[in-house]
Amino acid sequence: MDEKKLQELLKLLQMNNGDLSKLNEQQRKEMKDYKFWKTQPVASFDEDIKTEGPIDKAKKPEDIPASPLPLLNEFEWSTIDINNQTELEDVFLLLNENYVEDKDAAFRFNYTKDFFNWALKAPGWKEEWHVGVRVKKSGKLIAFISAIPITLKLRENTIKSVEINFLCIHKQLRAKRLAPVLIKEITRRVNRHNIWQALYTAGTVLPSPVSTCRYTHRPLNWSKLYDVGFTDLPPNQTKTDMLAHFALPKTNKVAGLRPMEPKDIEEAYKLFEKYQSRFDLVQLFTKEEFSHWFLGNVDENKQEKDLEKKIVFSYVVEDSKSGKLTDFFSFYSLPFTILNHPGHSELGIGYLYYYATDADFSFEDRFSNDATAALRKRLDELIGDAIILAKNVKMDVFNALTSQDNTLFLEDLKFAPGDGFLNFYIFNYRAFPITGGLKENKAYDPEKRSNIGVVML
Ligand SMILES: CCCCCCCCCCCCCC(=O)SCCNC(=O)CCNC(=O)[C@H](O)C(C)(C)COP(=O)(O)OP(=O)(O)OC[C@H]1O[C@@H](n2cnc3c(N)ncnc32)[C@H](O)[C@@H]1OP(=O)(O)O
Repeated sequence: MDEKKLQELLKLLQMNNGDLSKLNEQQRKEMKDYKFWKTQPVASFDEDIKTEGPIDKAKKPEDIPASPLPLLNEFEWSTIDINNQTELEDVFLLLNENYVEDKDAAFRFNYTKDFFNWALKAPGWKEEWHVGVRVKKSGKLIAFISAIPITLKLRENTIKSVEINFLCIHKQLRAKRLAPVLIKEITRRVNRHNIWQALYTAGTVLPSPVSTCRYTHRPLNWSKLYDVGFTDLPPNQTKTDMLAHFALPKTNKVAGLRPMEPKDIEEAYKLFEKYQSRFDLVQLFTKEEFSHWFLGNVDENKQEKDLEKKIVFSYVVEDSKSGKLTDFFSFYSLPFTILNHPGHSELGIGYLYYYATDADFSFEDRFSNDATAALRKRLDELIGDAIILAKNVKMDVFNALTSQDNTLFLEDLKFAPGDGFLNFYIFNYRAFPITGGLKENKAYDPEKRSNIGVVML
């Protein structure tokens, strides 16, 4: 690394150190009170990190016990076969009834079988990494945690890793220290495959986030959001004002925009790889993974025809003269169930996923004024069209994080900052902080943007 780059990196890291500790100060406990996490290979808060790399000394899979951790007598481990409809149903029942809910318990995620087939059956998935706990007597599934294999790239280092998601414990069995047992068991099962690092995200502050991003929301169907209590009417505004403010055209603007097809994979993949290389933390996709994540886990003949049931939506922009793909974007659908509302039972939610564009490729410094202006203009157009497409498939709100280059378009496209923050963690790895697209006061940071280039479901 040359001197200039090193200086820039150090400057950036110092600034972010400030950001992260301030951002998470109120929510975190003292290190000694993290009874479980203080025993794990994770960095402690405010640790003075000198070099990046694994925390534990190297181990071999043979050093790891071959059999599962002991559980309380009334429970048993249950590896979930998600190809088995009944077992898959057990998982989505558990999650739909017990996964993340908002503070007032008015909404909860509505995971579907199709969503799980996409999220959990990524190339290289292993049944033994879908870990459940059942009540021995009744067979009821009361806890779940999952891992999928990924290759992470953190700055110069490529890290064979897993992504941990969908940790869930039945509401009636909370605060009984079952989560640490699940986490240790999935660690064991992953370690047996010679993988020692994991990426995970949580709203909760644990030791220690490598980055923190903020959730942002772009209303698409303001009146429904207002009806169900997702959105308030700001003081001095009328409903008519709000509807006018968030109104969207019916048709797309970007010339050459069309749904991504299998024939686009090769070119879209190259464009994507090039765009992603700007970020500090990315997932390196194989072509097979790229195809899975952007075309969905369905064969061509079975592509979902009913757009309102589709899970992942991917679009490319084809230049009419050269026939080249210049841009690509994607979003996915994960609706909320609305609890106890007479008029509405579901809230359609779109999440911005990955995107790529060649808009700033020709500039030497992507942070120069000209490069920033070019990228901002293009992202406004592209994500502006994504929002229209989402609205046209009956989504009511479109969510994005402050990750990637998102802070360039969030304000222009009327995404409002939400209450929620998402912390990014890497297990068994010391890493310098990564910009999350936020200033110290938690406002969007369009100057530094974010160096988080991974999007987790
Ligand atoms: C190399 C391979 C490595 C693989 C593993 C990598 C690590 C993966 C880590 C997991 C990544 C998951 C990514 C996602 O899926 S994030 C989504 C998490 N799920 C939900 O929020 C759904 C609703 N909530 C629940 O189901 C429960 O409240 C959960 C299961 C979250 C905790 O259950 P419960 O409330 O009954 O608590 P407990 O008494 O059993 O346990 C208390 C201990 O657990 C620590 N805790 C609480 N919440 C989380 C959390 N979200 N990540 C990690 N740790 C968490 C907590 O600080 C305390 O430890 P300590 O403070 O004493 O130290």
